Amino acid sequence: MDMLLNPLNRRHRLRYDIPVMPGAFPLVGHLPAIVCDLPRLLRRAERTLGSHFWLDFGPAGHLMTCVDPDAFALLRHKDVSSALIEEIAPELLGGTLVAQDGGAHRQARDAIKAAFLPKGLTQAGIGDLFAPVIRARVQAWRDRGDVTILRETGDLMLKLIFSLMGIPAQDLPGWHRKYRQLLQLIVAPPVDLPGLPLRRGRAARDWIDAQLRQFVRDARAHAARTGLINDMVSAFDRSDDALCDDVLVANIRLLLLAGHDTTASTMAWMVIELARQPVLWDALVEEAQRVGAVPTRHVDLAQCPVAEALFRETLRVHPATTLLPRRALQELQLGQRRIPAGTHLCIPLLHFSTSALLHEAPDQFRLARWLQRTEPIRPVDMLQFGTGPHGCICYHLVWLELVQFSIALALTMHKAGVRPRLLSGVEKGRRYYPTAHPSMTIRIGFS
Ligand code: HEM
Repeated sequence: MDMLLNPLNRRHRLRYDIPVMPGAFPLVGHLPAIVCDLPRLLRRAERTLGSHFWLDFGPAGHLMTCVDPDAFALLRHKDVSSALIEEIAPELLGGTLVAQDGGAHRQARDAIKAAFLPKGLTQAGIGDLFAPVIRARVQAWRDRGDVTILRETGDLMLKLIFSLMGIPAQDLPGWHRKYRQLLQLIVAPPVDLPGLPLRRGRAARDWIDAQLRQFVRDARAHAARTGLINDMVSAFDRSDDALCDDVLVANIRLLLLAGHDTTASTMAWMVIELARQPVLWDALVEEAQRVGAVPTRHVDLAQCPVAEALFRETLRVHPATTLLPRRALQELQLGQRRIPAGTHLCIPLLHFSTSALLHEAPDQFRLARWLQRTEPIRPVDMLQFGTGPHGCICYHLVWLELVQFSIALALTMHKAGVRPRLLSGVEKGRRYYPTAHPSMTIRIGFS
């Protein structure tokens, strides 16, 4: 099938001397191809236009996309701003740290980040909290015999994030409903009428924020309690210029959002890769039997190199965050070109994650590239989490939960004498934007 590009738009145009990718549709631009076929779109653009080109993101406008490896360094550049993220998704990400720069960003991030470092996670007992939830879910898969994998990992992730926030189990159905309505804000047309996604999404956001505000009040009232929300509230209250509760609430909501789709997608891809590559499964089962139990602390993760390599290689081949938007605040040199101040930029993590410049045989899924490496992990080896001031705050949490998940899956299925098997095709139905994920319909059997 050819790409979802507009056959009537073939004219070659330049904006600020940089070529515009042909094939944009009115209103939605290149979004259909970005969402359904991003790797091919980027390859075609690079082949026909070179390393710098404009992609049209429909309502979000044109973003100058650069596949030169120098573009990755922009994430650390002092003259590059994240404020464009708020302009693209004001309803969801407005007022959150992912869209802020400089002092305001640093202050909010500093107050949150300690809770997500290995020490904070261990002190809050997050590994012990997650292990039984993950075990129960994979046991249910074993009993059912087959599952629609992305739906299942999505549900499991919601459960884990909600338990991280201390949301009581009996309240989960209500939260689930509101959370789904909140997600409608991603695609809501800008029409605010009763019953339409924008109105429903905003109402859900207000409901969620009101609950989070109550959590914050409870945390202050019981300051002696431990747990992530308590840790964050006390860190916020200790910060130099006390931050208002609106900032805290918006950022706890950001944690709910940022941690869900990304990790659910990666978890689903891990199962898909284990199902289609029996040697991977055998290596994982051997490791799981050796360690004998689901690890719960960061220090234990060193015992699970195969599960760690599976997590890293799955994210390398199937990065969940594919593109990062930024704005140039000053004129910049990028590769061979000068980029004017004010340019909207797109940094294609997906391209670098699977680039031959960074990885030998980049299209091959090889655990060996992690298992046999002798040097420490560098920022470029974990570029799927971004880098610089906005690099993912939850990298250690994701590492922990994905290793826990792999070991729990291997132990449970092996004990029952079954292994994962792919029951449907993988190529159709993949999505790459706003976050990437495998097809919603892929089924995995355990037999
Ligand atoms: C496989 C899973 C994940 C991937 C691939 C991922 C990827 C990323 C990336 C690429 C960024 C950088 C965004 C930017 O520079 O604009 C980021 C930031 C962030 N992530 Fe993650 N993420 C994952 C899971 C999580 C989880 C589980 C949480 C928390 C529960 C989380 C919370 C955040 C937050 C709060 C930021 C913003 C940090 C800042 O702006 O300072 N992420 N993530």
